[in-house]
Amino acid sequence: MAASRIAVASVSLTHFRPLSSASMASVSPSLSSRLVPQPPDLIKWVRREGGFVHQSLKIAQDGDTGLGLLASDHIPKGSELIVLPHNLPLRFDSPEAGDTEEADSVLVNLARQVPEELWSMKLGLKLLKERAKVGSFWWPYIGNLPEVFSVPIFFPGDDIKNLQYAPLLHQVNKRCRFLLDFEKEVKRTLDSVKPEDHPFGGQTVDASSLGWAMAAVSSRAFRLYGKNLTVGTTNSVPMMLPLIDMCNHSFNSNARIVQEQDAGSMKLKVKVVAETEIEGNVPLTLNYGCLDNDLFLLDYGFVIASNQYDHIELKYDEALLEAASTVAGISSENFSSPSPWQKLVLTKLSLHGEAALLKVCIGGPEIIDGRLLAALRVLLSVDEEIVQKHDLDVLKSLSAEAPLGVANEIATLRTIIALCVIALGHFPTKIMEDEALLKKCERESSKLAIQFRIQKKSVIIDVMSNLTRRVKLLQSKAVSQG
Ligand SMILES: C[S@@+](CC[C@H](N)C(=O)[O-])C[C@H]1O[C@@H](n2cnc3c(N)ncnc32)[C@H](O)[C@@H]1O
Repeated sequence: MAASRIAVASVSLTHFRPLSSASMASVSPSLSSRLVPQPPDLIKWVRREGGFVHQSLKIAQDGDTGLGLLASDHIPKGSELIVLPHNLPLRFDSPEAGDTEEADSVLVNLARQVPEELWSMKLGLKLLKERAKVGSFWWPYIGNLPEVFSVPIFFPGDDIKNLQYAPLLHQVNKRCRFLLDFEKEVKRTLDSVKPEDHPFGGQTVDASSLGWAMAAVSSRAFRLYGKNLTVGTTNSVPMMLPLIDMCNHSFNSNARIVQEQDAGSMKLKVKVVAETEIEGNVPLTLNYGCLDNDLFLLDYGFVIASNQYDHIELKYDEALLEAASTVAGISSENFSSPSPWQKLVLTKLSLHGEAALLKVCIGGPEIIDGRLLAALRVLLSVDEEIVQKHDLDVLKSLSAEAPLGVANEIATLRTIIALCVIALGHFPTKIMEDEALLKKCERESSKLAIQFRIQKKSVIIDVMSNLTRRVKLLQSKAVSQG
């Protein structure tokens, strides 16, 4: 029977954080530590397997982002940097020699029990299987994967609480609970599998190794076209792209991924192309997507300062709005008892009635959730006729200039500012305290949790400044118009 690498790695799993929603030790060893201490040369492996790697690329430490790909020399715009032939990406349905159909069907059955939103666990099962298999085609790649990941499922319980933000706490707890339940499910399934059909070479797979695999996939997989590039098909097959996944993230990336279909075999190649000129000693970066910090932290284990896509979630709640209007010194009974025509607009905005979706956002490119803005404009208006004259899209737009009049707009924006003050007050600490704590803190997971909550509070403060500027402008306009 083939020896298993997980057997070896299970010794090192004691270095991993004990996986529970309650605890995880500090994130050391560092993100640069690989699964094997001296892993095979990834660039040589890609070239040996028929791929192409630009001669001016090297793998090196990239600041505090772990390892990265660096240009050692000037690279012109448009250059091909990496080309992976179709067999190098690791996907759930990668064809492999030497696996029994039974072993594959065990994996497929396990994958069926993973909810769609946790797709990274499905591909993670495949990754674990290859990690367990001696002689796996992908071992040179897998040996180069990080030994630990800084995603919050591995945070100690204290640091999960330190995030101070309920929507993310909810997601982290959901993932931790899933992993603990899935560990039991995997064990139950594997207990009845014949040794030759065991997908992990007879090894026990626990929540910790499942979490490692899920984090490896969520932080490194890309969704691309599966079989062909025909018009109308979507690019939604998750795959791990050896070497390409050494590129770190930037919203202003200097490289991008393209797929190309071979005319004869119809097989898909994955390429990285220089989107700009790249100077020597500059890291190669890809844009992982226009994501908020919740997703960056949950899936990738880092937080972006002043992330223009970051926002906070609030629940549209009449009592909260009433409290906000009181704080703003605007009294209106319409929040708790809107008139029938106002209710009709709220229903159209999906903020009233059985099908209501009460989650609204503050921050991000829109600054104020259009539905929340329209609702407040309408609730603070007494003039049904003016409201009816406007298209709902105009009422939802912050760039529409005071559609229901200057006084209405000032009252609306001041109510939202007060809503921000209340939201800020729900955080147990202030930014200044967080910054002082950050200076003292040594544990990587604590630092990440504090950085995350500082960014959330900054989103709120930025929105407040933006709206205050708008209110001042409206007030000065109102004065000048007499
Ligand atoms: C696709 S991998 C990139 C290669 C990775 N740095 C490594 O050492 O293997 C994604 C991971 O790199 C790190 N990373 C990428 N971009 C980053 C950024 N802009 N800031 C901080 N960490 C980043 C995070 O740990 C993330 O989970």
